[in-house]
Amino acid sequence: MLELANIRKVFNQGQHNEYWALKGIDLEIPPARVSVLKGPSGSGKTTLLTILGCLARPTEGRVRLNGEDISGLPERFLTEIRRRTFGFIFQQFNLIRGLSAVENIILPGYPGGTPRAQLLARAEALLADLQLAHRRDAKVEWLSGGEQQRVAICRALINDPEILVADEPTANLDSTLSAEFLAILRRLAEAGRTVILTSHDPLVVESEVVDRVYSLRDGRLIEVVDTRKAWP
Ligand SMILES: Nc1ncnc2c1ncn2[C@@H]1O[C@H](COP(=O)(O)OP(=O)(O)OP(=O)(O)O)[C@@H](O)[C@H]1O
Repeated sequence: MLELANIRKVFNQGQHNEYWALKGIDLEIPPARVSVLKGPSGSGKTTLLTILGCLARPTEGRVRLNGEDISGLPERFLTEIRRRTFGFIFQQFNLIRGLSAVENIILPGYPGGTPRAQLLARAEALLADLQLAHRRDAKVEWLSGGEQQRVAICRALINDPEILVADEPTANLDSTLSAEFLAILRRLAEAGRTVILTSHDPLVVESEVVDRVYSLRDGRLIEVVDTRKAWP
């Protein structure tokens, strides 16, 4: 469970262009669910996602992960928590050209010191799970958009994260690929992973795979709606 209490974030503090991107956010992200942050451009979705994913620190407020207050931890502890707990999927996928699918997938596993053979076995299981086993050795620039996204999902899962974070993940996908991506997220949530996305894509926000939608406007949370019909 991720909890935020009174989160505020300022950019360029004390300068003429000081800007409060988040103005006091309280929220709880439910475990093993798909949550979406939505809102107009500039409302603070990405800023909030970077704080939820421990990629950035709030200016004020508390972040609690499974009951532990992690807001004040030194950077090296935060880096370790990020590596162990979170998987990230970026809008442009951020795959490394010139490397194969499997090499891209195992990259985030190296800092943890897991032996390469073990990482390869894990990557192969993930590739098989996402019907990509046959593309294992293909250089990522040879892959289609949908295949690249599935490689990005495998890479995000290589450290077996509890929480999967994705910023505008369907921005570069057509409707069919977006629907496939959402179905994968549903499966991951049902297997116990917490999924957090930002999106203004109605296909995502209104999708039946989404459990909860947080609406942001001008750096504030204006509405939280549990959208899925059957919350067990
Ligand atoms: N590093 C930064 N320095 C200064 N201002 C920033 C910085 N990052 C974000 N902002 C500002 O904070 C506000 C919120 O940005 P954010 O990227 O979180 O919005 P968003 O809702 O994700 O928008 P979009 O949908 O366009 O991606 C914007 O006005 C943006 O210009």
